[in-house]
Amino acid sequence: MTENEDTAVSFTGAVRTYGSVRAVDGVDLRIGRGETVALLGRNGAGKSTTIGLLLGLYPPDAGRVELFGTEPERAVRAGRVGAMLQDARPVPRVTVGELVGFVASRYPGPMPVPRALELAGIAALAGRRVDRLSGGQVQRVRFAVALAGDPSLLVLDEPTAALDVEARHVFWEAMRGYARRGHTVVFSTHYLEEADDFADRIVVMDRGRIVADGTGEELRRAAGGSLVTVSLAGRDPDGLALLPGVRSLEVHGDRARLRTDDSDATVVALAELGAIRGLEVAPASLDDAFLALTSPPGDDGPAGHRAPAPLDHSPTAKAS
Ligand SMILES: Nc1ncnc2c1ncn2[C@@H]1O[C@H](COP(=O)(O)OP(=O)(O)OP(=O)(O)O)[C@@H](O)[C@H]1O
Repeated sequence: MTENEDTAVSFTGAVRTYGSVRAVDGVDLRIGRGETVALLGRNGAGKSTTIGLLLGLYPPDAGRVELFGTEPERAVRAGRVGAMLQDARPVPRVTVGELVGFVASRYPGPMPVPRALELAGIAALAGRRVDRLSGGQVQRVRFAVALAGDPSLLVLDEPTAALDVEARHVFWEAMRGYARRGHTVVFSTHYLEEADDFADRIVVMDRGRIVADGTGEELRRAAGGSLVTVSLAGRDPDGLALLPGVRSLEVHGDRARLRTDDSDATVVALAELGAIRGLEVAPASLDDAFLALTSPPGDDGPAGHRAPAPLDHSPTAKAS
């Protein structure tokens, strides 16, 4: 395959501004066919704007965006892309089967309606009116609608935002069925666990930029390998931050929490100080990684003040 045929999504220096806000600020991103990629970021990080660019809803102010080596609009018109956006409302008074059938009829090579309903896990709802379904069922109808054109790329903007745990689980099971067929999935989410569980690769955005790109494991490593917690037992915490491997120190009451790149060296140094009461060593969580990589809310410092996390990322395309 050529580079273009092998690439589902390609952003090169893409910029999208709203007045003085650089919603997408020089994004370079390549997503290979068959990958499932999560866009993760706080509110306002630029995820939805990135998805809008990806779908050709608006052009970049600078840079280039391509899907399958062509303009996004062209790929969307050809039915190669299915999308679930945040605020789409279902059409009232039609049945699930009618709605999915109507959308399928607009595409050149649609997926058979029963197949789309089955993949979305709503075959049993075909005859039900769309406006009388639960939130979780509507979400799966929207998934079936996104599948109607038999797309090779599915783009989902916070697909499970309004769903309870059970409905989320059912939704992702359906999504896995689609991804297993070698298709490409790009979704945005606030849920770190969801990104970790369902994506091959997590792209973390902050203030319109990509600040990390890799597997959940790579992100955890980039944030600092482990957390060593120890009881201070009246000891002055000053100096613990200087121990080998330690990147940062937080003190909560009597507990000191050390983020370290080398937990063995840190623990040995603590032992030499006789400071091992209540010692606990744990791997950094994805939450820790996320907090370390992104700006806290209300932090209005200059964008791009931190360099992207140096992850050794190689795309993990599934066989198609
Ligand atoms: N149409 C618009 N007009 C003005 N500003 C906008 C518009 N769309 C987005 N923005 C701004 O661009 C930035 C990025 O917004 P975007 O919606 O892409 O972020 P997000 O990561 O999707 O956020 P959320 O998780 O809250 O959906 C924000 O500062 C937002 O206020």
